[in-house]
Amino acid sequence: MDDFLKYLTFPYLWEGAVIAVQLLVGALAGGILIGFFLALASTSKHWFIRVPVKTYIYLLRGTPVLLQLILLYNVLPEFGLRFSPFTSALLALMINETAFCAEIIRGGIMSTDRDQSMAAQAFGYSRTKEMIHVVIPQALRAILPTMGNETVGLLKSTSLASVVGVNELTMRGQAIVSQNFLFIPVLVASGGIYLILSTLLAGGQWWLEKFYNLDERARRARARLAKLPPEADVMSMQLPKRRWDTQTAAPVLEVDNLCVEYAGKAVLKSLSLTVRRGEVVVLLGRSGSGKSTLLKSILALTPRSSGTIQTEGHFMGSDENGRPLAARHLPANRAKSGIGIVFQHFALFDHLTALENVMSILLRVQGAQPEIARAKAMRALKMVGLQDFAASLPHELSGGQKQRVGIARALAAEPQILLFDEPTSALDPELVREVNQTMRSLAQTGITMIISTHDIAFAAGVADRVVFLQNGALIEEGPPSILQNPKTPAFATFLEHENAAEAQHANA
Ligand SMILES: Nc1ncnc2c1ncn2[C@@H]1O[C@H](COP(=O)(O)OP(=O)(O)OP(=O)(O)O)[C@@H](O)[C@H]1O
Repeated sequence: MDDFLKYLTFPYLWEGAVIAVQLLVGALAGGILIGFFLALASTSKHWFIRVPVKTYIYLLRGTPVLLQLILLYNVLPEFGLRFSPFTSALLALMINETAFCAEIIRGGIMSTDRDQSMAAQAFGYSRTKEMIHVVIPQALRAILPTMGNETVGLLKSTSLASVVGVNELTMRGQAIVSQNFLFIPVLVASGGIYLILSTLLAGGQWWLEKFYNLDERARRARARLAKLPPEADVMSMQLPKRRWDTQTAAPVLEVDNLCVEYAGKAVLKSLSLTVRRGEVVVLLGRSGSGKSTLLKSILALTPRSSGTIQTEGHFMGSDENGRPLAARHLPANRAKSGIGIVFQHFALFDHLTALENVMSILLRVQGAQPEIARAKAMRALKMVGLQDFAASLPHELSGGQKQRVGIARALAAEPQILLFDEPTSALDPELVREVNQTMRSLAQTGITMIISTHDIAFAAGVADRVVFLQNGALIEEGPPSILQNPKTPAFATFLEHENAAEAQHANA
């Protein structure tokens, strides 16, 4: 026991442990950094990027790190690259780690919700901001446990550096044993030092997992919110104050001859639509008729084959001749559009509180000061009746509350036009009422709205104009009275079918 304790505190062994930690930290940092870019490249849509990266990962994952280390140590000098044993071992461990980290990070990125990425793009987030503020914080929760295992595995792999002469912990233990033959106390003490190091790593992993845990985030958010002064600084929102005569008001959105195809199948066919300031336009149509595609196209979220979309002279997703903008120009193009959107499945950022969700566009796209963003966001939450839920995370809200946060998020950015993509179809009937009520109040303010829905009664109550789509074409449009007197047989059949389904649902 005395020998064991002596070697457990033996400076010579701890100096070896420091070398092992240096190898660990260097290899892990390089592995994560390079692995992150490899993870992105391995999901590239270009095969000439994807295939070489996948091959690299395949080769490194499929061969022993010891072999790689010996190869690197002996091959680099052939090319005139002479490194110390420590640098060679560090390089070999790091290169091996890049492959494993790339796969762990790729798994984390793929586990994040695509709707949330699409929402970030719709709001005008750049790709980098989408990564930093939406994808990575959520991917981290999936990545951390696996990365913790990987780190402990790497700590143990540092012992392989001894084969090229790095005098780290294992090699030092062997050196002592070769002189005093005290196998058990020396080797057990070395093992004890590895255990102490891996316990510290496990502690770090536990802390990080706790830090990124959603309940912990909610607790911190509540504590932060409680510390803030009562919001005397609520901003007045720049919503339109009056209702325009929607028959004569100037157009704010002009969709001209829009054609969209998915895999060669026409989904929108030469669709043209003009929306005037303050108008509430309701899109109706069977499932698959192209309503969502039209709304997404307005925000340049779908590739279009021809046509233009403009909001008061600002062309969305193309130049004035309909030539598509390069992907790198789309975020700024969307950010300038003054168009907000509310999604069918809410697409709230899961890792952010209701308040942070509502602040997100103001902070990340509009570059607002945090205090101003907070005040505007609180104002928007008040408008939808959720000021008391500011510190709640999405998973702590009901479906109806989530959707009202989604509406507040779009409203806080003070859009000229608000798009609603079937905002109530993911909700239970009793929750539909609260969201419909919120939209009705908004319609009274005079904000321009385009709403895709299957709810005919709601359409009749809120619309200035009803637009009926079938198979991607605009078949009929007119005032809400066309819901009682459709002009085309297609619209009449659709209404008959929807009204029958509604009656059946009410009787059920
Ligand atoms: N990403 C996609 N890839 C391929 N096809 C798609 C894609 N998105 C939509 N489509 C197709 O485009 C057509 C129109 O879909 P869209 O979602 O716009 O219809 P919708 O009227 O909004 O339907 P719903 O009322 O069910 O939401 C459908 O045939 C759909 O299968």
